[in-house]
Amino acid sequence: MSRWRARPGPPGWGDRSTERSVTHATAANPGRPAERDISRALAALGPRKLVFVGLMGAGKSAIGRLVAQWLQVPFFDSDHEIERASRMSISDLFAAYGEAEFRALEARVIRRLMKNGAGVVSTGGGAYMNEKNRRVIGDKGLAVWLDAELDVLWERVSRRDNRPLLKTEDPKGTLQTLMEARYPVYATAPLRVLSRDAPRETIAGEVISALAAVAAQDTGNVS
Ligand SMILES: Nc1ncnc2c1ncn2[C@@H]1O[C@H](COP(=O)(O)OP(=O)(O)OP(=O)(O)O)[C@@H](O)[C@H]1O
Ligand SMILES: O=C(O)C1=C[C@@H](O)[C@@H](O)[C@H](O)C1
Ligand SMILES: [Mg+2]
Repeated sequence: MSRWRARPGPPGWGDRSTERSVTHATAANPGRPAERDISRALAALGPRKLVFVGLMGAGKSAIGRLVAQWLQVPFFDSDHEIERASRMSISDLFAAYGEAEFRALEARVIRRLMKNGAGVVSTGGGAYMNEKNRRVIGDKGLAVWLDAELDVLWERVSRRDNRPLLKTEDPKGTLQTLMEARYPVYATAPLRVLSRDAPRETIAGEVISALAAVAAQDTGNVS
């Protein structure tokens, strides 16, 4: 049994026991899950960070941002934080200092982002491969793996050339090699959601459901 307990949601979110499971989607918030599910997801998260892990193109940044917006918690993207701190693009960082320096900076940024309570952190595709990163994420967060098939990833990443690891003669083959090396490690994340050719709101909704299910298991209060 986890030490995390379901707690009431923030003021104004209503009583979980009486709230109806209706969707609260609006024109400004299409696909937003029911308040009851949002409230349960927040209770499961507690003061932790929900940390998106997975390969390039899985949707960590896009889905993470939407989930944070729905949960009304701060959102951070480790790649963006690295670019902000270094005032360089990731491609330029790789070119100027090499991957090892990038990974050192990434580890520092992740350690910092894991502090200070509830939120959502979308990591870069290689971050979860570092054992120290996995440890800090496990201590202060809850990792969700956005699993995706090669063709889905390829269709998305081939639109842009901003991923230095894919600047090879056979980028799709490189992506496949990365999948084979990384998926067993991503699979150690406690939560997994299949990212596929479906609306972002569908995938984000499944992340909220996966989180809400953690709350239900922890409390034994499944309804
Ligand atoms: N469900 C979806 N449907 C359609 N497009 C999507 C979906 N999810 C993500 N995308 C798009 O795919 C592209 C890659 O997504 P995103 O940048 O979020 O991936 P990522 O996992 O953060 O990759 P990286 O590890 O390189 O940061 C973006 O253009 C994003 O808008
Ligand atoms: O998969 C990876 O190792 C990477 C993914 C991107 O998010 C960036 O963090 C960088 O391009 C490296
Ligand atoms: Mg990203």
